[in-house]
Amino acid sequence: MSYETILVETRGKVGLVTLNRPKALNALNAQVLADLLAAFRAFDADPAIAASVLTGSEKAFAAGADIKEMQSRDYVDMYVADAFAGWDDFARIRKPIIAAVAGYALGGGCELAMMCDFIIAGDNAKFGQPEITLGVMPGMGGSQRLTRFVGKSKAMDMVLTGRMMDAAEAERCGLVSRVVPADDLMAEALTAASRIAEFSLPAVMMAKEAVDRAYETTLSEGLRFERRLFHSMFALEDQKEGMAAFVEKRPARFLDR
Ligand SMILES: CC(C)=CC(=O)SCCNC(=O)CCNC(=O)[C@H](O)C(C)(C)COP(=O)(O)OP(=O)(O)OC[C@H]1O[C@@H](n2cnc3c(N)ncnc32)[C@H](O)[C@@H]1OP(=O)(O)O
Repeated sequence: MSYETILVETRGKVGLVTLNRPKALNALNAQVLADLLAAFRAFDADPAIAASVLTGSEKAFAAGADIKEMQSRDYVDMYVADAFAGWDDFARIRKPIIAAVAGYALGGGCELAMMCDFIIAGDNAKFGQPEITLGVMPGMGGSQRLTRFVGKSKAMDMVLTGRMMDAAEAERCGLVSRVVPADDLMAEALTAASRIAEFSLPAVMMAKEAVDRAYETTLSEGLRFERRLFHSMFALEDQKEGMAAFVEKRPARFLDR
């Protein structure tokens, strides 16, 4: 299958999606959303794929929602179309997605990276929510997700001043999980995705679901949810295999069952 705005490849059990609107610094328009949803839903449905990596170019992961697409819209257009609601579907992809971010991840670009399960940044990455400079505010989840990632003070700073933070600051404040030299970014991200792909797919998917739940519920509800999922894992063949392999001092051979 070919797409207008992204490139899609597979590397063993890992899917690799590269945003590909270089002239617009990978600005996110309706076609990008449609292409990303189609590609990641196909990975979710493909038993041969266990995890994936989403990346952009060296200069820009994505410089935001497409300002030229939005510019002429009025309130009724945005409200009736429920503009940006489609990105909630991206956040519902069930298999793990690592964002490999080099260059600019601004506005919707930063928001898209935060919708992924974790972010590995090249040392040239720059993150920001500059919507305030355009007379608006974040609209793809930035006011909520950034605040949960970095806390109120830093999120307010980013959203109200529109300033960018570099990769080192993003790592310090917990927005990204690790920073690597930009030249090593793709190798690191693909290695991390391949490592995830070695494990039991249902265990990985349940673990992702449990961590995501922490963002949406109270501690007591989250703990109950975790315990229910954890108990259910004892119905997996992979739990029997993983624990037997440990006891027998051999590598586990997971069946994704
Ligand atoms: C989610 C919601 C509600 C909102 C948003 O995300 S709003 C967008 C937030 N993002 C921004 O405000 C960043 C906009 N871009 C920039 O500030 C700059 O492009 C830059 C700092 C990222 C890079 O500057 P540079 O001078 O290196 O490159 P440019 O000449 O400015 O850009 C190259 C090329 O890309 C087009 N471009 C860049 N960003 C966007 C965008 N978000 N939407 C549409 N098009 C974008 C830019 O216009 C230029 O194309 P042209 O030469 O054809 O004008």
